[in-house]
Amino acid sequence: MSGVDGGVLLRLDGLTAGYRQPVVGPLSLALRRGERLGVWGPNGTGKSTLLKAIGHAAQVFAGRVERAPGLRVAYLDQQPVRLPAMPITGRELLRAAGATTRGAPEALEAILRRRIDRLSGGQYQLLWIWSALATDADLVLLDEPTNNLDPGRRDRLIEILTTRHSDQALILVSHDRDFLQRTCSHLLDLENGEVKHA
Ligand SMILES: Nc1ncnc2c1ncn2[C@@H]1O[C@H](COP(=O)(O)OP(=O)(O)OP(=O)(O)O)[C@@H](O)[C@H]1O
Repeated sequence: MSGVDGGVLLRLDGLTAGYRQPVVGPLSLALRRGERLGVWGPNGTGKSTLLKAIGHAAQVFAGRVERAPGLRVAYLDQQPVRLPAMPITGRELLRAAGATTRGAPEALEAILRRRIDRLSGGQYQLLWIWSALATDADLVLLDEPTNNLDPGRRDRLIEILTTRHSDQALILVSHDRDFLQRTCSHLLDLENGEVKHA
């Protein structure tokens, strides 16, 4: 694939994306293994649309999204869908999703033992985040991962994201600038399209 080399997993080259019409871009950036990119911007600036364009779920109007050959991507939607009532535990759900519980943080232990239909919104959110991270994905896209998390769980999530031994690349979308600054190596401000070191 042209243009993607030197450890680059993802390159956006003048990308403009949207639906019936463009809503975000033009954007250019490169993401390497182990890098964590935070995407920040007010409501409606196209943060979720950018993730969707990377995941083939929004239309590309101009420029390109270049992915390393065979790139495996995991995606957490802004509003994870609650599954209907069923008697399976968090651990069983992870297994079904092809995610491992190896290396799971302490904060997840109780959640793994409980039935998923009895989890609170925040507990469910943490489980979904882990189900995206604990896979063999090279690139993980998390849309508003702090949704539903109380301050304590938000701190646990920061810990999880910053202390894991993984060369996965992450793209985190959030309104919480402090969260992004504490977890990311780079920040993309969608108001001006600039990428800076965090
Ligand atoms: N499926 C869709 N079809 C058409 N337009 C859409 C669709 N989804 C989003 N939009 C529009 O695209 C623009 C960007 O939306 P997007 O959800 O990407 O913004 P965002 O920065 O993630 O917003 P928020 O912070 O509110 O989550 C908005 O004007 C929105 O109305």
